[in-house]
Amino acid sequence: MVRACHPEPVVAVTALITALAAASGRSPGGCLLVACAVFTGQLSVGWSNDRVDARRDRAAGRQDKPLVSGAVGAGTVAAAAVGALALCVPLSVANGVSAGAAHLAGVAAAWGYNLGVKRTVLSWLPYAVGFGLLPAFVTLGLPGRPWPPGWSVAAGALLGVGAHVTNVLPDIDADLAAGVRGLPQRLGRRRSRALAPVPLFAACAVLVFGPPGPAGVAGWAALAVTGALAVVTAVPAGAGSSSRLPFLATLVTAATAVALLVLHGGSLVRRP
Ligand SMILES: CC(C)=CCC/C(C)=C/CC/C(C)=C/COP(=O)(O)OP(=O)(O)O
Repeated sequence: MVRACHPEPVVAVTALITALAAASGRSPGGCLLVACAVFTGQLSVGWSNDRVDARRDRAAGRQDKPLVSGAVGAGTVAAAAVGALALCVPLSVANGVSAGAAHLAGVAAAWGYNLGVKRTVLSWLPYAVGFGLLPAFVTLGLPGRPWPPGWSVAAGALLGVGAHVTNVLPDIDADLAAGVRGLPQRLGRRRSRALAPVPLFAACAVLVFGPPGPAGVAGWAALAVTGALAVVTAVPAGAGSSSRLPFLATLVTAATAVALLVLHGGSLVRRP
């Protein structure tokens, strides 16, 4: 069951949003509520993804999938997905109705991805919506229910699009064989690999220049490093198609964007 929920994104997204909530000034109890809502939402997204994909994954011989290897039953995964979603609804709304609505809209977008959008040219959109709404989930749960600043929404959406392309990269050939043709699969491995760091670098730029105050040395350093990494991945001659360097460079860029987002968490609300 752990493998079927996509544990890496579940843990990463829960940790990111909880850290953002803490940086924005949410109380420890509020942070716990945020963590529980995001955790159950991501569990439901991960389990439903494996359940919906089970037939295609079996046809593609994906033995890394517990539903294909037989480690877990389809009914159990489906029940877990629905159960996690049923817990996510009240946990989200407990953060406030508007905050809860923002989070649940993101979870609904992710279910939309699982249920079919992932096979269309708009495969990036649920990621942009889900991640773009996360700052709103955090700020609308704060006293006074402030809207998040535009830069945080833009950075979240760009981070989401970058996460999508990065996540799909290693599976492009298997996906194409299984008839899954989202945007990265349509672009192909070479162009997707070059494209992956672009939205992530753009997220870094938005996070350096968007919040109030000067960019600072750390901001310029982050831009210099991620800009250089984006160039490295964009030059195909620089690394053979089997090289892991572009993928690793993209992960470093994503980690930098996440760190910048949490670093600017205190700027999510205007303080007197
Ligand atoms: C609220 C919020 C932050 C939402 C996140 C948005 C979103 C669309 C998440 C999808 C996560 C997921 C299970 C991807 C698996 O993709 P896959 O089926 O392409 O990969 P796989 O073959 O490895 O299962």
